[in-house]
Amino acid sequence: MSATIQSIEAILVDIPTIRPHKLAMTTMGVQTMVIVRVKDSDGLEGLGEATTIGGLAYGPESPESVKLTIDTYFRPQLIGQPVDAINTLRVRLNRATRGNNLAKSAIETALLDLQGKRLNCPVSDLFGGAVHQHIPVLWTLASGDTARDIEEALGLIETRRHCDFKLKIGSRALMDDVRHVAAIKDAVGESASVRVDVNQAWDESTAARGMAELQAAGIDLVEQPTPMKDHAALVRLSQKFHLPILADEAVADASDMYNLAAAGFSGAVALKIAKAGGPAQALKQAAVAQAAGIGLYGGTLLEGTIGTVAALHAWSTLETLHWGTEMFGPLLMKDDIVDKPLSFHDNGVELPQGPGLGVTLNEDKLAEYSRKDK
Ligand SMILES: O=C(O)C[C@H]1C=CC(=O)O1
Ligand SMILES: [Mn+2]
Repeated sequence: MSATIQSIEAILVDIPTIRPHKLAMTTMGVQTMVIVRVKDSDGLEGLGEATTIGGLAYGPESPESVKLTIDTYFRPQLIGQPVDAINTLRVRLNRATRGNNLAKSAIETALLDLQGKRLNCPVSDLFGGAVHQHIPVLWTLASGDTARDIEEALGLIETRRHCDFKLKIGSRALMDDVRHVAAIKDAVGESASVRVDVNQAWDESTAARGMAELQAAGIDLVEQPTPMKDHAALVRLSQKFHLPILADEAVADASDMYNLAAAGFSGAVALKIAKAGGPAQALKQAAVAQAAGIGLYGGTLLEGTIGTVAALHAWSTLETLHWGTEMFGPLLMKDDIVDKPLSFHDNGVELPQGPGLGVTLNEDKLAEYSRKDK
């Protein structure tokens, strides 16, 4: 008789960012994580995490809605169930609840962490094993000030923490954004890859102009230039320029990936465990992208260490991440709630060793940053 799920706790944790992080749709100064703790009848505990950006500014789930979904709707479906039946539990959750992939991702992560601890193997082994132990990680420049972004980039190149950069644009007038990006590309030089993320802020004609300007400025990739539901625009733009597009908000899971590829999209896709509903679900989406010849990129929703490590265990099993990853979330936060932070060096990060995710909570830090009920 396998162990059963005894308790599920979803904890809101607020940690200030090291600086304001300015995207097209919001500027964030605090990151809120939903930390999930699943305990089984053998006394083992699995950890999961869900984050998003700016409350409801990025997508349809907020940290508070994730907590409510887990407490009110997921818990009754999971308590008492066999803890190692991960696929059966997903089927059960999907039959009883629609959508809410951020919440589902946190639960899947916690169940995978538990499974790894029960089998005494890393989560990546549950996916067939890591092909890579050191994963490339770029940095997002988003202070809102060109000179500050340049200073930040040059410092990170100097310390070899990052050699590639993503710039957040879309909130300025088009040519102001182009000048901002061109100045940074000029400053970091040819050896650094510079990409942009527009976070859906342009309409198709603005995107056509913007992509022509960015292509001329030597930018390598344009992320989600137009609104997420307009797949046809992404297809037309991807066929108009050799500057590749990275689909992000437009593609949450494997079926979105299939639909966008079937519509004729060429380019790349940002895999995110949160959007897909968990690490295993993101790998299914990766398989569809690979079959369609679409490039892979390990995306983040600015998770802390737990969510970031969950994604890294999945990305580590992929032979080729054509565009690397952006798994820098823990570095954007002023503090951490795990005992041993990730090791970022040589323009990437090491995959933690040890059973499950390979991370343990620091209970004092967790208590310090947990949201106090008002
Ligand atoms: O891709 C996004 O829009 C979400 C996230 C990833 C990096 C970042 O700064 O924001
Ligand atoms: Mn994005």
